[in-house]
Amino acid sequence: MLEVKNLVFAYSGQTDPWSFQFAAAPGQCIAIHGASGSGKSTLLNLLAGFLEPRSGDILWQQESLRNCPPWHRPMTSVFQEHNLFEHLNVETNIGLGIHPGLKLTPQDRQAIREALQSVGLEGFSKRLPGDLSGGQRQRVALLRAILRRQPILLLDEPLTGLDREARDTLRQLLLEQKAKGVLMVLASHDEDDRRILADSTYNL
Ligand SMILES: Nc1ncnc2c1ncn2[C@@H]1O[C@H](COP(=O)(O)OP(=O)(O)OP(=O)(O)O)[C@@H](O)[C@H]1O
Repeated sequence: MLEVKNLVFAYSGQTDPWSFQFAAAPGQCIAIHGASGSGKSTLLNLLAGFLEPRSGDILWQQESLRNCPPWHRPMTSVFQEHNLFEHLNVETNIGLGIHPGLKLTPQDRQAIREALQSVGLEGFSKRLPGDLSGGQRQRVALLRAILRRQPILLLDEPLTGLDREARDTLRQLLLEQKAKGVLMVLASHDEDDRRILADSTYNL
């Protein structure tokens, strides 16, 4: 269970702090809903450990993550900026999600090939991110996150800007992750994404 308990945060100079509170179980998707500027990305950054709350706690399987650095948290983020390494090809970018030291086994390489194939990017493994479209980069970023195989996925508008076919493919991929027990926290303005993927909604 992921439990966000009275997590209070304000940017410097902000007079009215946020106080976040929700819970979700493995295999569930909770949608974070709110107007632009309501704090969706802020909440995801707090969960990931990129921002420090003033008070409150985040529990995973009843253990506090308050003092846990981002790289040790049981989660992977897919944020709007994609964060692909521009000098590394697609296969290596995804491989970094599996092994930061890139000691990939033949099985790992096979998993990457299959993952690329599943999202229509067969044959793209040696391309650099700069030679991909925005939607293709988004798919690569999502695959890298999924292949890290962490129990929680933090998704900030992961399907924005994709055409319908790519969106359907990636929704399917995310539904498969849920079926495998992955917990997803999804910030999305898209009503269809929330309806198809989410089990509950947290309104900001
Ligand atoms: N580093 C920062 N310092 C000060 N204020 C910030 C900072 N980052 C974000 N904010 C402000 O905090 C508020 C919430 O931003 P946030 O990005 O969390 O909103 P959001 O709900 O994700 O918006 P959107 O739907 O447009 O992505 C906004 O008013 C934003 O201007």
